[in-house]
Amino acid sequence: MRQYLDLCQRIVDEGVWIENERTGKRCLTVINADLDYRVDRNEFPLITTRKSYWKAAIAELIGYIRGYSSAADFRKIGTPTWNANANLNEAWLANPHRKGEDDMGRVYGVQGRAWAKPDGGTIDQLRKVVDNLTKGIDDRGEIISFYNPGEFHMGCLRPCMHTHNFSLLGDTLYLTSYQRSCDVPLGLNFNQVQVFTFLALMAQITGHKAGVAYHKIVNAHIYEDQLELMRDVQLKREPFAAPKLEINPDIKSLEDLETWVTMDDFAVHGYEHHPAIAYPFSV
Ligand SMILES: Nc1nc(=O)c2c([nH]1)NC[C@@H]1CN(c3ccc(C(=O)N[C@@H](CCC(=O)O)C(=O)O)cc3)CN21
Ligand SMILES: O=c1ccn([C@H]2C[C@H](O)[C@@H](COP(=O)(O)O)O2)c(=O)[nH]1
Repeated sequence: MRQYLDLCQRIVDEGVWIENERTGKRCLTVINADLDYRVDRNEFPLITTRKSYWKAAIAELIGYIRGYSSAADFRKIGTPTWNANANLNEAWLANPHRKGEDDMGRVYGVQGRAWAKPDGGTIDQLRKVVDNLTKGIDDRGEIISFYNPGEFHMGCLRPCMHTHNFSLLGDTLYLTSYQRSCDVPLGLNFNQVQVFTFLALMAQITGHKAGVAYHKIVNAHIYEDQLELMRDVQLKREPFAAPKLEINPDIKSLEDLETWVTMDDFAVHGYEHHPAIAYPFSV
């Protein structure tokens, strides 16, 4: 939690104002941030200086794991977070590749589970990583990448957290996740939960201990209409201790995650937090 607040404070103190053409807003921006999460100690990196909607964040992750491409599927498992990008962005609405209401196109999980090969067929990146890790293999390329420039024009948004690289050291699993662009008040709140939970889940289904998750961010920003709430409200609050994440131990395979898992299979214990803050969202 302290590292999150330090990043927010650093943006407020040292950030540079950058015009963003896509959203038409200015962002206070810094370059490079390194965060790490102690999954081994179950220190769940949930923001405590405001109410955090952790179930929606985990629902997003499960949707990526399942390869969802529709905001309706994300809603069904518990998160409204893709509604705006699928249905309110002018450029995407006018895009001939959009297949109607709620379609997100070939983003995130679609690339993770069905990366199109130029010579036909698809690659299931996640399946390969799960199979190798289950056998105790780390070929130094246990990478799931959502970043496919050849298909950017077929999706509503380029992936922000775009690469997840798993590593095995003995019987301990590590994760390094890369993010190119980070909406610190809204997105990071979710992304921290996702990086932590992804490592915890992958360790559980491949039969390893979870180690540390490393989260590397390039462009970290606060939108102009979020700054006051961050500077004058959230940053004035004292954080509480990290809560714990409990995952249903019956989740034992990728198939379990693909088929029956719901948000009821996750619980958070000891979550003490300050009141909610409704940050503006930029489409
Ligand atoms: N500008 C922007 N920021 C993002 O963080 C972001 C995008 N766009 N587009 C793609 C996804 C969607 N994500 C989102 C979208 C909405 C919320 C959001 O509104 N969160 C609220 C309430 C969530 C709820 O009610 O479940 C929050 O207070 O955290 C968070 C992340 C993260 N990503
Ligand atoms: O998981 C996510 C997804 C998105 N974001 C934020 C980062 C940016 O503010 C926007 C994406 O805009 P681009 O113009 O494509 O960079 O969404 C996030 O923080 N986390």
